[in-house]
Amino acid sequence: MLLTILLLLNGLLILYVICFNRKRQQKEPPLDKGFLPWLGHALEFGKNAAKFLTRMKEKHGDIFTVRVAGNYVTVLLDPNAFDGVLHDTVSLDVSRIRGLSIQKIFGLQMPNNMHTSERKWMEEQFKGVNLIELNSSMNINLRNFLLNDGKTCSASEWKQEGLFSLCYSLLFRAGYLTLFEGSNNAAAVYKEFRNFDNLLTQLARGSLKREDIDISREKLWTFLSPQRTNGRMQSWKQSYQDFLNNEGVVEEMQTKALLLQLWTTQCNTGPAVFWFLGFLLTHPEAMEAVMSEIRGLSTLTDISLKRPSSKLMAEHSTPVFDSALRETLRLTAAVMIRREVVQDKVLVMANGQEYLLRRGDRVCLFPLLSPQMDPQIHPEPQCFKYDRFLNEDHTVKDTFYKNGKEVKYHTLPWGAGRSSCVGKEFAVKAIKQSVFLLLTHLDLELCDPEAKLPPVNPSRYGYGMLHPEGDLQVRFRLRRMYSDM
Ligand code: HEM
Ligand SMILES: CCCCC[C@H](O)/C=C/[C@@H]1[C@@H](C/C=C\CCCC(=O)O)[C@@H]2C[C@H]1OO2
Repeated sequence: MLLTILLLLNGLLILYVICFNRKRQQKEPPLDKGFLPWLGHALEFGKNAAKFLTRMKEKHGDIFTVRVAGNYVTVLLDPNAFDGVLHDTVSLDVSRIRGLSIQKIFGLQMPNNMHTSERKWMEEQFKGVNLIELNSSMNINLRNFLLNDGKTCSASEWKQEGLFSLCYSLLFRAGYLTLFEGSNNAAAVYKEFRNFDNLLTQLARGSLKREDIDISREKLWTFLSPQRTNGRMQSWKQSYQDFLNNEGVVEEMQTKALLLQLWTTQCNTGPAVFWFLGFLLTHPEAMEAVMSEIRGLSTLTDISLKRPSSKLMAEHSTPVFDSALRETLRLTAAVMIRREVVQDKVLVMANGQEYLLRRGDRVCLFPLLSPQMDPQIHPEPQCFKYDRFLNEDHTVKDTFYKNGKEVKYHTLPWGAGRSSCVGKEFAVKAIKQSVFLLLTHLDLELCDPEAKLPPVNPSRYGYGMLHPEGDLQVRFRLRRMYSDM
């Protein structure tokens, strides 16, 4: 009995030393453990990461280490030091952290080292001929859902809906049909997907019990479970299943991998289209500039806008549109790039100062805060300026400075390095196609002309594109001249 108590006390002492006794060593970043034992800053971080990290930046500067639920996380906010993190594959590792998240959220355990071959496979799927086919199929599906299904909108009556739900539903259904071939159940899958997407951030942070997401996950697994369809063409989903079979992944894991890919490929474009249109609708000068560029395209090719084709946008440069999209993503793309320190490392800041990163800690970049919202790089960073990425001669503006020094990474909506977005070209095309269709084929207006964009849902920081808290009500109808096309 005495021995048990002694062992218990000993265990508690070791735990105390591990959890509470960490001291900042020479050359290490400022250390902020927070007051709560073990949890540290976890609650504040989870509630609103952007607000918490802004407070820490004001207190400590561009690099600091915080304790979050037992982990020590070094946050780096100096974009000119990002290369030291993004290109270091020796001292920093992405696979274990990614693997843990994937297991926690998707119940998925992939064979070791599969991420490299999977990424290579994905890159092939989203380039060249494959990409052309996907773009074309996406365009057809967007048109069918928006213009021809008679449900999304009609020419005879105005419909009222939240813009977020309109955009997410349209982009999801068309994207799902394009990649997963789920023609007749797209609406049902979308409904369940939104439910899952809403619970996902809570599960990731550990503020939701697994059972609370189980039902939703199981429904989606049923929708996605691997099947052979007899379509003429091999769909993206079928090719992915072939890839998984070759890698020796068993069927149960294949279904879980399909849900991960459904989320990865569908969770960002709908919200991006929402913010893009939301900014245009609430900034008339930006809307006028984008519409005038679209009108210009039709005169360029002698095609009347009566018969517009999204090919127009694909074939001609659209610098105003592109700048407005970059500006949208600067304000609303909020991924966190995380790595695990697998061996001690020296990190060099832009001013030459060196910091020591400890093995076992984590490193985190949060590009939304810096560079994207850094007032020294982007003046008045909270304002939507559609022409921020446009030079006077209408070429792309891609040089930005901080303290007189050019900033290499001035926005990072697509991530960077080994885990960056492989679907970027497909996503940009899908956003262009859908915005073009919505602006040229619909009468689309705010229900309340004075309405402002809703605030951001603070629980989404770190999980890709932000979501609004609430929605922006719009009314829309099909323009008569297109209703019979
Ligand atoms: C606005 C739209 C999108 C944005 C802003 C976006 C952004 C990102 C970011 C930031 C990452 C990297 C996250 C990290 O570092 O862990 C990522 C990864 C990824 N994205 Fe996208 N994405 C978008 C749309 C898409 C689309 C449409 C697809 C495919 C159809 C896609 C496919 C992927 C894949 C497969 C990965 C994982 C890459 C890997 O794990 O190596 N994304 N995306
Ligand atoms: C939940 C981890 C899945 C990662 C899959 C893929 O590599 C990344 C996809 C990104 C995803 C980024 C958002 C959150 C990642 C959380 C990672 C973590 O907890 O370590 C989202 C879809 C793609 O862009 O935005």
